[in-house]
Amino acid sequence: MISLKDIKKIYKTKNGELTAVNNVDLDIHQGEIFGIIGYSGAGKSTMIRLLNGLEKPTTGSVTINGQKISAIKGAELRAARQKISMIFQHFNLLWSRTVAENIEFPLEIAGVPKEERKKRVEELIELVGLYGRGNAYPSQLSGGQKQRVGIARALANNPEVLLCDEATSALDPETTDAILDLLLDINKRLGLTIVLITHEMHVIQKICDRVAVMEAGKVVEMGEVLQVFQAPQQKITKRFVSQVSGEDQTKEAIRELNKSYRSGKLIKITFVGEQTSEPVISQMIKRHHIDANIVHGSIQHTQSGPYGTLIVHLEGNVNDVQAAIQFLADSNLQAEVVSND
Ligand SMILES: Nc1ncnc2c1ncn2[C@@H]1O[C@H](COP(=O)(O)OP(=O)(O)OP(=O)(O)O)[C@@H](O)[C@H]1O
Repeated sequence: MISLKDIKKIYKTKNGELTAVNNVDLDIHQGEIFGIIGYSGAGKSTMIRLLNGLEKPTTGSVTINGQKISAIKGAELRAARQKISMIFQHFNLLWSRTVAENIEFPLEIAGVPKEERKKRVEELIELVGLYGRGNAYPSQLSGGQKQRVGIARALANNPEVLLCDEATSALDPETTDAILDLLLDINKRLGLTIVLITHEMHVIQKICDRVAVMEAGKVVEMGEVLQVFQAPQQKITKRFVSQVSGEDQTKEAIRELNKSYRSGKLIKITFVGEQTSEPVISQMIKRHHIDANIVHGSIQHTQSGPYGTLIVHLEGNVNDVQAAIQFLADSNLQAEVVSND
């Protein structure tokens, strides 16, 4: 669907050349929600401008739905860009126009007849949950409602790709979740391919199928969200994952539990996907005649399933406890002893 081949973008600045995107290869599939995450200056905005044809790569090519966006210009590029829509962190609405008129704007530009425009605007208002707000002005809306207008406007011309530029960064956590749910719903209902850039791992965790991690212009890690959460490879990815994984709380819990439990063993069990540790733990207790107490747990949900951590305290005869730990390892659960001794 979207293919970036060996992209390099070099800006000429007064201090010399600056490589904003460096040797990036990416393939984004039809209908997926693909996230690009990175800290400020990583090259995310440049990537999005390359995707919508606002910037040309210095070398390499950007192809969307078979059309080489990086090689066209003028009217041809303008026509192609109607199929690549975008929503923004600060919504970019026209303040002197009502909600309905904002949504209508791209339809006017595309030359859609008035009657058809009105019908389409009504459909879109309904789709994004703004029923009854058509005559309001942007200044009368909450942040979440403004972004709903942005989304409706972006969908007006039936795009093939929706680009989201930090679309929830200006919103509070609850509104962020409502907007992410709306994007997910639109992706499922319309089969729309969504590419989003963000610096928040929560956004990736909640709606993305795959993620690319960018650092200093390069994609340093890429994969299915669940896989990246389960086994982040790069230091920067581990930092992003720890934003949401509860890992810091788990470490803190282990420290505290080690103070409370002087005997037995503390075991950290990590599980991924639909696999659950509960039957394994009950089997372990039955087979090995030990006491097992779940003393800490955290679970996170991604688009491709849950992952989580349990801390279990095992008490009993030394050999039985040892055999129980072996049983966990043999049961395909990632289990490690986290006791101090
Ligand atoms: N038009 C430009 N001219 C010169 N340098 C630029 C230009 N646009 C971006 N850069 C530089 O390219 C690098 C990548 O910037 P970019 O905006 O793509 O990163 P980002 O990950 O989106 O960060 P942010 O979230 O802060 O915008 C930065 O060093 C930035 O200063």
